[in-house]
Amino acid sequence: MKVTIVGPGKVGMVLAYTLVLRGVAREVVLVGSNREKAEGEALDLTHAQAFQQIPVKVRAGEIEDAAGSEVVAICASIPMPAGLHTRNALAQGNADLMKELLPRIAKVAPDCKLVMVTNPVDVLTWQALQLTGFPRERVVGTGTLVDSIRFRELLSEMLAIHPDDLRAYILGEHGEHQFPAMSVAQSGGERIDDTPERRALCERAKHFGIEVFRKKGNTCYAIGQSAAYIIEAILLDEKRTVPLSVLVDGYLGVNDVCLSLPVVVGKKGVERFLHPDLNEVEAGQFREAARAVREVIEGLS
Ligand SMILES: NC(=O)c1ccc[n+]([C@@H]2O[C@H](COP(=O)([O-])OP(=O)(O)OC[C@H]3O[C@@H](n4cnc5c(N)ncnc54)[C@H](O)[C@@H]3O)[C@@H](O)[C@H]2O)c1
Repeated sequence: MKVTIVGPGKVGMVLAYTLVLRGVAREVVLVGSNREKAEGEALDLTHAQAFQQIPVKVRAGEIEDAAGSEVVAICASIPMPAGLHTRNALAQGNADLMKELLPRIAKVAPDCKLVMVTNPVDVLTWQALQLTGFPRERVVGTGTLVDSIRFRELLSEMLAIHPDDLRAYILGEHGEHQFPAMSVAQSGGERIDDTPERRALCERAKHFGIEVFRKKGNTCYAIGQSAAYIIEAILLDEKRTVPLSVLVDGYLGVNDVCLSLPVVVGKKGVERFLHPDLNEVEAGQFREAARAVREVIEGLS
């Protein structure tokens, strides 16, 4: 079970460390723009994995070393400007970077599942589909999984129920145009009603990414764990229901854009695309998210 992480920066290394701790992958390849740094990270993790029950081979490499990977995670990015207030500011720079990386990855690892993390993740997941020609089952973005986790964490405190038992999804864009699918939120078969207090939690969750970034200069733990969760579901064929950025194919009249919807994740990547029965307002929010992400895609040169 081989995983290649392209972009062993702050996010990529939390992902790599989580994979080692959880003993999911047996081989992890780190591909960065600075080979020496990637080698240092690989050595450090190699020493750390000696504490684990399950041995994991960690090494630095080039794109060509992604050959044979079951999953390739893309965390590579142009440097993030201080004071970043919208992920879309990274769109053109990271789209150019993807043009450099993704066709090569598709060539050496034509059967891999691609997990996109780099921002703006919905735009780049769409671009990854174009650049690789992979089927939509094999290209996902971390999307609103991290937003859903942030929301569930807050909701968990309010309801005194473990976050894992809350079936509450944030859908749409990983950005300003995300929304809580409250009409289908439930726990233990009981509806989680849409109240102003719960709405306020969604608003807080929506801005957490930027708040953390503003306070510490990056976000890495929750997103690194999110990517590891998806990869574990693929490698272990867990068939977990996860809100991920995927190519939308006609749902609510939306086409040719990547947005987060709940999907079932297993060995093949996306095993099933789910179509929640959203109310009118939420359906409108989903279409609005599609419009916003399409606008960024159309602005790319
Ligand atoms: N989807 C999400 O929810 C989410 C959350 C947090 C961060 N992110 C995004 O993840 C990305 C990475 O964030 P970070 O904090 O780890 O940044 P970082 O600057 O620490 O890491 C970027 C990495 O990209 C690598 N890189 C750059 N050009 C490369 C190339 N040509 N080939 C291989 N590697 C290359 C660098 O070597 C570095 O390791 C950013 O785009 C960030 O916005 C996404």
